[in-house]
Amino acid sequence: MTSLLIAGGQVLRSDMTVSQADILIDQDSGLIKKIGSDLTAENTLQAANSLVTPGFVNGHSHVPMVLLRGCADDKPLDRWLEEDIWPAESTMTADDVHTGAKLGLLEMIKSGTTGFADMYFHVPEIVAAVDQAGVRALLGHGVVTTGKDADKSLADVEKSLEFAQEYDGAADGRISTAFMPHSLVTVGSEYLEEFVPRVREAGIPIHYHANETLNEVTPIVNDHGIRPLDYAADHGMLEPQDFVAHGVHVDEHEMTLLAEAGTSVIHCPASNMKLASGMAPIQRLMDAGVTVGLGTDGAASNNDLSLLDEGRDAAMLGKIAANDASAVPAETVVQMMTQGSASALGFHSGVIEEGEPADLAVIDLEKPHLTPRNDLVSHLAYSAAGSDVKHTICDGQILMRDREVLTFEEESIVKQAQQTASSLVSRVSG
Ligand SMILES: N[C@@H](CCSC[C@H]1O[C@@H](n2cnc3c(=O)[nH]cnc32)[C@H](O)[C@@H]1O)C(=O)O
Ligand SMILES: [Zn+2]
Repeated sequence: MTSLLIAGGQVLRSDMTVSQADILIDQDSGLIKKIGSDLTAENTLQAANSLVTPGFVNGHSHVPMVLLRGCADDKPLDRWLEEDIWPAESTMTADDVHTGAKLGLLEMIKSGTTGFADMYFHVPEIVAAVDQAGVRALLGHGVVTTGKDADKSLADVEKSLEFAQEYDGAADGRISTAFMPHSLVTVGSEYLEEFVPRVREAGIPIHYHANETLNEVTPIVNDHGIRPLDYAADHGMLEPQDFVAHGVHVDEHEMTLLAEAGTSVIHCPASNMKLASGMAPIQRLMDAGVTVGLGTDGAASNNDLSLLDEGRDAAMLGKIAANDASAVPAETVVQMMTQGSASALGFHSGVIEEGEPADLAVIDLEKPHLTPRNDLVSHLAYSAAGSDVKHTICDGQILMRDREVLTFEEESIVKQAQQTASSLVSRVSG
């Protein structure tokens, strides 16, 4: 057995207690073998004066959109997509997506993220980048049929199902897949009626944007006389393995529907605030028994991919939304960014326990803004930043050591991404 020791850190366990321990990892299986004291291994990572947490899981993103960071700010969702984002994406090549994915993965590894879900296009390019990066991912091809003719629409939906079937289990099992209709209003119901039964037969999960803005709730209520999540349930899209992004404008009935169906919600507070989409009732969703995870959404509506930033946003927005300072407390935030997202995505990560996957982030506590060390769960939710992450480990492998990413050439990726993004922006504006 090749073994790795994470030595002398303060370890955050699944019950949210923190105590000093060594973690012994079997690198062949990628699993945590033992948590204890005075353990030894072939390889060691020092974690003294550090907090060892489960690696963060970004439950909803469009990672290659890092190329569009800062290009389309200060607009609401529909105008942002139609005037800026979709025109830019229509000129994006497979190579552009590959470069964007590498930049986004670099940013995620550097902020302690070890797993994520992504909806985009040219997805085999994202598969290749994930394979090299060493993280875990649930990937899918995003389908849009509005504004497309029948042939193009059908091809887009087929592509999403085919991708999910072909790539499940890729990158030595680190990649899983889902069927990903973009939203309940951007994919025609005839396509859902035809494809969802095929997706179900193949045992594939479904992921989509739901109830993000009032502009996508109202048309469904007007056209079909039912709430969006009733419409989703009628189309067979509300199963325990399914997860929806946002869930901002959900009523009491839809919260019960989600809880009874076992469908998870990925909360994206920064995107919801930046696009002024609204405040998701996160505390009420959790009180109703819904599993809630945390996601950044794309970097053009955030504008970064750090889950530590997102956790702080979730706590702040959750309190304002509930008009209650005790809503969405620190422990809940940390659970959302680890176990919550992991469980929504069907990952077996998100906790530090023997026999569980060794997906970890080690956070350097020797910082003025993390002093004094009164409550490390509070620090994770409210004070720590992505740049405090010292080491990142996924599947038992070291992805970043002392802030140096080992699976990617940081300098060349940043340079290439800058060139790719400049050319993309000049193609769109020129
Ligand atoms: N195949 C589709 C692309 C869908 S990928 C998923 C899409 O979601 C878009 N997106 C990013 N953030 C959000 C959001 O918050 N709400 C809705 N869509 C988003 C993103 O720009 C991307 O176009 C097509 O032909 O256009
Ligand atoms: Zn999104």
